[in-house]
This record gives sequence, C-alpha cells and structure tokens, in this order.
Amino acid sequence: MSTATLEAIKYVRGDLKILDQLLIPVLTSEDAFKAIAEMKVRGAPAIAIVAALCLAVEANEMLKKGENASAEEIAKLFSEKLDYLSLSRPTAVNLFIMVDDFKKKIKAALENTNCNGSFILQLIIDEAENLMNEDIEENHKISHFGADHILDLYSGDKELRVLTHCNTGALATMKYGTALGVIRALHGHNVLTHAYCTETRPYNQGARLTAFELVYEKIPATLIVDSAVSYLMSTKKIHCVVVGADRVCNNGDTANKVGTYQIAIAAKFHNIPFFVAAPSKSIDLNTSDGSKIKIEQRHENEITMNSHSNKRIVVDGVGVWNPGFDVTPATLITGIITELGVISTKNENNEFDVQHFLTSNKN
Ligand SMILES: CSC[C@H]1O[C@H](OP(=O)(O)O)[C@H](O)[C@@H]1O
Repeated sequence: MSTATLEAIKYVRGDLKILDQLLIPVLTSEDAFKAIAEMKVRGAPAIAIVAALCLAVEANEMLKKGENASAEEIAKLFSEKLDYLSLSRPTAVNLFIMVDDFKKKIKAALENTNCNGSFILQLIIDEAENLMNEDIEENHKISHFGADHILDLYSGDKELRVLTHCNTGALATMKYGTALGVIRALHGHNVLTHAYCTETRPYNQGARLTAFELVYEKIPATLIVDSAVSYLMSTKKIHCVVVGADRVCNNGDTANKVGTYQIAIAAKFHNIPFFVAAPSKSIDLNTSDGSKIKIEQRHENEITMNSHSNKRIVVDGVGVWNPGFDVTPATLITGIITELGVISTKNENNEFDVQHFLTSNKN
C-alpha cells in the first residue's frame, strides 16, 4: 500500500495542525469545536481524533506551565471540555465514543488516591496519542480485510471497478482511510482497473477530496455527479460499492453521507455488492437501528450559496432541506468491513448482529 498518502492531521506533542491547507493551528478546544462544526476537518474518525488532540495540546501547555491544580479540578475542567466538543456535530459516533472513553479513564484515575493534576494531564495526552495511532493501525487492517474479501469475491478478476461516495481517505482519518483505504489496497494488488467517485453534493467531499487523493496516488479515477450513479451502474461493469460510515447500529443500519442510501438502492437493483468500511469506533451498539440515529441538518447556505463567489444562486423564498447524512438499512448492505474482519453473516431479517461479531472477534 502506498505510504505517500496525504495527512489531514499533523500532530507533534504540543502542536496540532489540520488540513485546510494545514494552515489552521488548533490550540484550544474552541479552535477544534469551530474547525469540526465548520467542517474544516471532517470525517468520523478525524473529528474524534482532532477533538482528542486539541485537549492533548491544552494539557501539554498546562504541564509545561507547571499547572498545580488538583486532580479533581483538572478532571472537572477537561470533562467540561469533552462535553463542549461533543456538541460540535451529532451524527458520527466516533466523537461520542472518545468522549465517553476519556471520561471513564479520568474517573478511574481519580479513584487512585495518589493521583494528582499532572497525572490527569498526562493521561489525556497519552490517550489522545493512542487514539491517533490506533486509527492508523485500524485503517491498515480495514484496507486489507476489505481488499482480501473483495478479491475472494472476484477471484481471478484483475480488472475491478469500484464506486465510492464522499471522502473516506487520508483526509477523513489519521492516514490511509477506510473505504478509500480498501480502494488503495485493491490498487496495491494491481486488480483495480478504475475507481469512480461521486461529487457528493453539497459539500463536494468527493469532487474536492476523494478525486484529489486518487489522482495524488495515481489511481485511475473518474468523477461523476451524484445523480449519475444508477446510469453508471447500468452502462459500466461496477464490481462493488465501498462507502464509509458515521454510525453503524447493532443491526447494521448505517448512517453515512447523504446520497449513500440512494447508491445502496441502485446497487441492489443492479445486483452489485455494497460494502460499508468503518472501524469499530464507528459502531454504536447502544443504538438498535437506524431510525434512532440523530441526523445532522446542515445550513441551507451549503446549497443556496456559490462557495466561490459567495453569491446566492437560489431564489429567495424556496425551502431548503439539507440533511448531512442518510441511513442505509442493513438489508441493502452486503458486508461491513472493520479492523476485526468483515461482518457478512446475516440473520433471518437480512440484518447483522454486530455485537455478536465484535464479541467473537475482539481479542
Ligand atoms: C472515514 S469518514 C466517514 C464518513 O464521514 C463523512 O462525513 P463528513 O464529511 O460530513 O464528516 C462521510 O459520511 C464519510 O463516509
């Protein structure tokens, strides 16, 4: 797999910068909140990582200054910061899993009577750096599990055509990506003849980011408008679809970038396998099915304004509905590619038992 992939997040202890040409130094949780809410950094894993690393930068600053607040005071301060960051975007579960995990670890540390403020600060730094490094390892595993599964599906076929949606690459994670990582790995096996990416309106993650990543790595790629997916499937041999996820429920229903559901319907109609690729940190076992997922409603300006001229391109008075995500039912999903393997076994309802898979495969 190519190692020369782009990096959306650059971190060395004490210093965090995120892609938006890497010009945005993120020093505080307010900086991170703004960058996440305004989608200057986006992608389910990247959102959680930037939120954690901004806390690590703040904690490191306090350690350098010799902060002598008590463990309880530091724990309270960073728990409030975690709660604040969790308000930045509602759909991707990675952020909430990180917040809960950090709070649990801080609480456990407080139960240790010898714990002081510096210990809590160092804990935050270490856990944030762990999250960053785990993401890279998870993406490697997702990429290889996904590529191996698809290779098995089409054993011997050396000219695979794969469609993806939105951006799930290095610009949505720490490195390599999830669904785009699978595409990278297939390319690395010399079996990917073409990758198709959708524009992914209205924020254009596909046109702006995925197309850039594919060209950057010299992967043969074609950009299509979102509304051309069905026609592409009816006129070209598309072997499979691989998309990312913001929240996978216990039955496999998946919230992902708006448009994913339509692509899954088109794939079903054309008998094309449809895969979701996501780390287990994008899985929400506390949500039984997709109807219970909070779908972020983005500002109408993303549709009504031309992002370059900043001029309104839509008549005043028309209503605008701009959900950031939609929910693809498990019944339309062929398999869920995770760092623990591919969830492909379906029950009598044509859905998955994600918890059973994770329990059986988590070491
Ligand atoms: C590995 S990124 C997962 C997921 O996040 C993206 O959403 P957004 O660009 O709004 O943050 C998209 O749904 C990707 O599939």
